[in-house]
Amino acid sequence: MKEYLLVVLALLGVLILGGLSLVVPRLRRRPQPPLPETEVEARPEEAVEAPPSEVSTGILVEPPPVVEAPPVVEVPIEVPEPTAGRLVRLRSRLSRSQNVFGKGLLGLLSRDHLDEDTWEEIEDSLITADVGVESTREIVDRLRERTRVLGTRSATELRSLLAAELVNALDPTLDRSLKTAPKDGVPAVVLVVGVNGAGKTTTCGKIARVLIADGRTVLLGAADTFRAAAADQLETWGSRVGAETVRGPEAADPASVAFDAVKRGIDTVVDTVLIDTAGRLQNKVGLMDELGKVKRVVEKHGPIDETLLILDATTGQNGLEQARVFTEVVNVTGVALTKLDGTAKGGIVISVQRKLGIPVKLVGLGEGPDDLAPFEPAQFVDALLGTEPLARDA
Ligand SMILES: Nc1nc2c(ncn2[C@@H]2O[C@H](COP(=O)(O)OP(=O)(O)OP(=O)(O)O)[C@@H](O)[C@H]2O)c(=O)[nH]1
Repeated sequence: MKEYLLVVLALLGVLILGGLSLVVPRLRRRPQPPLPETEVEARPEEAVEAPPSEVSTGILVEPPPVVEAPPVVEVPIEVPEPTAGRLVRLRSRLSRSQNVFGKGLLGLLSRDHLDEDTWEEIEDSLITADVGVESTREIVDRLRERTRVLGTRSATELRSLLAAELVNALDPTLDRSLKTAPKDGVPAVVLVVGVNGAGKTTTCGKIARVLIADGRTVLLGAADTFRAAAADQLETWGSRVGAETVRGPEAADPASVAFDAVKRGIDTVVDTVLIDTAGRLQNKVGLMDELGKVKRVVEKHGPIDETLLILDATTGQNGLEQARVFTEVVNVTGVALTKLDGTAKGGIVISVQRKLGIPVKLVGLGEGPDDLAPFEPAQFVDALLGTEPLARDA
């Protein structure tokens, strides 16, 4: 019994001690004070918010301004004027030359007596108008002869005879067509050459318009890598009528740009590739060699169809000397005579053909985009003399 009591007491002791061990730690734990606000970790989204401030810097707080994309401006493609009858429409642009030929020459021929002095005056007028000494002699000799044989006296008849002689001096039988038609799906290549400022780039642009007006597709090659603005100028001409322009980096090898342009023209199957070259002086051997290289490199694709020499009509007989050297370096097949609107020497057309033996195919009659006309001798002479075609033919 005594032992039984001892066991019960021992168990009670254990229970009491176990209960105390559970209660004491709880009593030792103290409630923790709340953490100060500064130690509270900020949430990420709060971190980017700038504190409210009465004075805003306007730099960090405000969102970046929304830059609106510039509106896409559609450059309208122009529809150039048709080429037919342009020379007739632009005949008034020859007003300076008309004074010499129309008023001057026709006035002389209207005199009552065509004496020796009058014939000399006629001769002088033609030479002053840049017809050239040889051509002038031929024209005046034939005119005198026909006047004598036919006994012509009336002003109308004399005018017709003069017109016929001028047309004859321009050789109306020459082929003046520009070789711009593709062959077997390969574009025709037109190389444009000439001295500085003659109007090469402008004429290239005008020709592109002429061709596009006639329903052709055109690609422009800016092989004038000497003058950076020339490529921009050409590109502007092209973009106005929807023609692509191939250009190289500034000072690039013009031959390589010309080669690339023709390649691109073949790949994109255009009808005509027009290559603008840098203006060069005929006495600079290096530059002329460079032009020869452009020609050779382009011809790796095939023969050049047309090499057009651009001549400034206002440079008169001097221009002819320059032109001759070009014909030695590249095989010039046609002449475009520019700035005829700015000279009284419209007779230069006759000298150019006679001295170079190359047909004038185009004439520039102003700075406007459509101021380029296919050359036609009878219409040109009528414009020079200020006569109506029907009056001359009558
Ligand atoms: N009045 C008139 N001006 C023309 C005619 N053709 C070209 N011009 C002007 O002549 C100037 C020279 O023309 P460009 O085409 O730049 O001459 P360019 O031969 O390419 O010049 P470079 O590249 O420097 O050799 C420009 O102001 C043209 O507007 C024309 O038929 N009549």
